[in-house]
Amino acid sequence: MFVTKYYIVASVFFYLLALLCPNFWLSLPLAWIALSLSVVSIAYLCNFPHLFRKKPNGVIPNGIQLVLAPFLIGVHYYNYWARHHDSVAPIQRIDPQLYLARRLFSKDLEELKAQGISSILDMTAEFHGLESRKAEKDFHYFNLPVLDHKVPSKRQLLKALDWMDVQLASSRKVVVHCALGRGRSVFVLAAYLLRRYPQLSIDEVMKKIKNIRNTANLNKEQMTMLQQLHNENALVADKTVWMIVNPVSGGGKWATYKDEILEKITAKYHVEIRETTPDISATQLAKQAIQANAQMIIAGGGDGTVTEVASQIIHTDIVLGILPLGTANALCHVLYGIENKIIPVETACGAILDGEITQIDSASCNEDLILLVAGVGFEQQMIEFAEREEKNNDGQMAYLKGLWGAISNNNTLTLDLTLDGESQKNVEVSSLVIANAAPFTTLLAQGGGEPDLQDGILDITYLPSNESVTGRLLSLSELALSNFLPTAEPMGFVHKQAKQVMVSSDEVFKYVIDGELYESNKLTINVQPRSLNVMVPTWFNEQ
Ligand SMILES: Nc1ncnc2c1ncn2[C@@H]1O[C@H](COP(=O)(O)OP(=O)(O)OP(=O)(O)O)[C@@H](O)[C@H]1O
Repeated sequence: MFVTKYYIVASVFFYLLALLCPNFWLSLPLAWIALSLSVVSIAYLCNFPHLFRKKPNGVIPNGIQLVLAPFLIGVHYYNYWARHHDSVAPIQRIDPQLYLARRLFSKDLEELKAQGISSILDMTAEFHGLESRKAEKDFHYFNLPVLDHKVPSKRQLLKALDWMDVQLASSRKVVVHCALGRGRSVFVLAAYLLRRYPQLSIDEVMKKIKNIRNTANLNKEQMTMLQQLHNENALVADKTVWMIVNPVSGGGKWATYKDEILEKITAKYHVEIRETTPDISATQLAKQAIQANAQMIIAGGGDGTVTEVASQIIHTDIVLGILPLGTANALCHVLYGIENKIIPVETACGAILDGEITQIDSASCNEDLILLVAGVGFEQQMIEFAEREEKNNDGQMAYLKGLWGAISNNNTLTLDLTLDGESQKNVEVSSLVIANAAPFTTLLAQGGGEPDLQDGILDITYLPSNESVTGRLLSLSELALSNFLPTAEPMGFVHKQAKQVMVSSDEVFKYVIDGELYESNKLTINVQPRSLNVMVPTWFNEQ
């Protein structure tokens, strides 16, 4: 290739000059130039851009700069000259969120900000990435080091495209730059446009770029690789996955874990991210995802958000992935096991990326979906106490405080209970929980031990009303111990199983489904066996 030959010839020339030079002190700089050119030639021969050892923050170490100084000074001045004779603007918008540029300097930062650009993809190996410390603070930066006139490996290219996916999905504008914004950056931008608009041909994409930046030009090697990847359909991300996230769940856990999660998930999937707002619910966003043909929807938030998303995809082939970003996330506790408590994000990403699909039961309660439990009495009072602010301040302690408040108050409810259509029973209860799934920590649902979320049956646990606080506490203790020391005849609670449960009262009563509050005077609850596809760790299907 032309550049490689040029560097080899130039290095041989300088070695000869150094050898033939009669003055030792003059031969030294000549040998230095020859050395740096020969090292760069080898890097070109092996396509090894890591020679420059550019760090993820775009900095080239001083030692490398010293050894390669003759080469770096040469390209610096060549670029300086070429920039001053450039016929196009330094930064140009190619697509609504995508820009092409030559190397960026401190003086460009104001324009980047004015254009609303917050992400920089740097394709150079030989120049510092961010020319100012300010840029490091204010911009999302990614370096894909590529030698001038060369191409990256397929793996590296796809990594850069995935990074761009994340930026765009997060509504950020991205500028892709190389030294002059003619070759390497054009190559990556063209690859990205082919991913984003698969209906376009390479010619159409190049035309779109050249219409705006007429200096854009791909050499034969770059064009061949683009053609090959396009023909193999390799530029398109694996699967479209929607991620619906409640940014206020768990006191704002999304903000803390966002980068870590996206880095993991985008390594495998093309992700469309949507955040809920007080006006746009997870239910609405899940409907959009279905319309957009999503094959998997990852729900990030607490159980409320997960249930909203699940309500839209039960009885479909769409798979649910769950990111436990809420306060309690009882469903993840059941699906991911104890690891969910220790390393929740890693465990969830592991299940989503390397796990298996399983089908779990759900239940309908009037018009709404239950994944975990529907409850009245203690469960409802506990959730009502643990409103957003309490959860933000106290985390899971808010639920414990709520439970203690409910136990002390003893608001008894008189309900008619019908199981599987059999004769109605009038019960006076402090707590009634109908469970599809519940980890052992959901104490009020443990009448029959941990409910099985794949058995097609609902577990009903109620605590008959008890006049004294001590009595109510004893009932709870008996429930807590029932998992470990089952007794033939529990005294403080009643446990039943059924496929259909009807609860009614003369008055309107409050109830909760998976942590969300509702009101009615009649509930009809039906189990829906194996109605939801969920990603789980592989051990889940083996147990
Ligand atoms: N952007 C938002 N701002 C305020 N509230 C929101 C927003 N998005 C969703 N919500 C509300 O958040 C509630 C669901 O919260 P979710 O269950 O996901 O989290 P959590 O309450 O922190 O967790 P957990 O259920 O584990 O306690 C719903 O009532 C929904 O209306």
